[in-house]
Amino acid sequence: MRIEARGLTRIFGATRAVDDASFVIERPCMIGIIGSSGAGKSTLLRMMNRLTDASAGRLIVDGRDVLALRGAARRAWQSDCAMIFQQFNLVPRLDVVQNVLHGLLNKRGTLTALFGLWPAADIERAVAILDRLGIAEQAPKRAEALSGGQQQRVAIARALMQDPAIILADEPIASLDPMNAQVVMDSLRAIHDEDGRTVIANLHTLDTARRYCDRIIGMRKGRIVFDGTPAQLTTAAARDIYGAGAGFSEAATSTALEPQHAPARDPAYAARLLAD
Ligand SMILES: Nc1ncnc2c1ncn2[C@@H]1O[C@H](COP(=O)(O)OP(=O)(O)OP(=O)(O)O)[C@@H](O)[C@H]1O
Repeated sequence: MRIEARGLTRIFGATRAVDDASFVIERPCMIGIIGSSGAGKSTLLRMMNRLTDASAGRLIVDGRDVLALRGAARRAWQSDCAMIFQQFNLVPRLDVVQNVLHGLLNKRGTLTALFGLWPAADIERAVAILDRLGIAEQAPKRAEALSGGQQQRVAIARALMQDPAIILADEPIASLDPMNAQVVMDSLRAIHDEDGRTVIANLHTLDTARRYCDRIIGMRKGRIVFDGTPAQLTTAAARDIYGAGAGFSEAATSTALEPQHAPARDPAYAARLLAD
C-alpha cells in the first residue's frame, strides 16, 4: 500500500492546526509523530482516518484520494485504517470480547451488535486476537474492570478485528504507567513486524519514538519540520521540533521504556524502509 499526503491542511478559525503536510509512505513501516502539545499531531491522524475533514489537500492511497470517499467507500477506508486513542474508547459495561467484536460493526451492522448475534467464527477470532495480545483470560470480564494497559490492548484487539492495513494510534500510551506503556508499544511493534501493517503513532516522548519507530515525523505549529530516521534526528533537530532553547535535553521527554522488540533500533533496517 502506497500512501501519499499532499498538502494536507486543517484550519480551525484562525488556527492552522495542520498546515500543508506532505509525506509519502512507500511500504509498511512504523512511524512516530512527535511534537509539542498543539502541534497538530491528532488532527493529522484524524484527517487520515476521516474523523475530521481536511480544509485542503489530498491523501492518495494506492492511486485514489481517500478524502473524497463517501458513504460505504468511506466506511471501508475507515475499516482499513483503524484508530486507537489515548482514552481507549471502549464500552465500559460490555465484556472484553464484545468490545473486540465491535471492530466488525462496519461489516456486520448494529443489529448484530445490539443482540449479540455474532457468528461463532467471529467470536473465535476475537478470542484468538486477545490471546495473541496476552489477555485472553480477560475475555469474559467487563472492560471497566481491566487496568489501563489491558484496556489499551483490548482497543488494539478491536482494531485488529478490522484487519486493517494501517493502525493510527493517537497518544496510545499517554495515560499509562511505564510498564504498561512498554507492553502496549511492544504490541504495536509486533503487529508491524509480524503482520506487515503500517503503524503511525503520535507520541509524547521522543525516546519512545526513537526506540520503536523506523521513521519519525516531527511537527511544529501544524507544519512538518522533520521527516527521517531516528539516527537522523539530532538534538538540534529535536530542539527545532519542540521549539526549545539551548537548554533542551532529551531526558525532558523521556519515559525510559525498554522494548522487547528491537528491530526498530537497527539503523540499516530503518534506512532500507525509507529508501525509494
Ligand atoms: N475541534 C477543534 N476546534 C478548534 N480548534 C482545534 C480543534 N481541534 C484542534 N484544534 C486546535 O488545533 C491545534 C492542533 O491541535 P491537535 O490536537 O491536533 O494537536 P496535538 O499535537 O495533537 O496536541 P496534543 O499533544 O496536546 O494532543 C491546536 O491549536 C488546537 O487547539
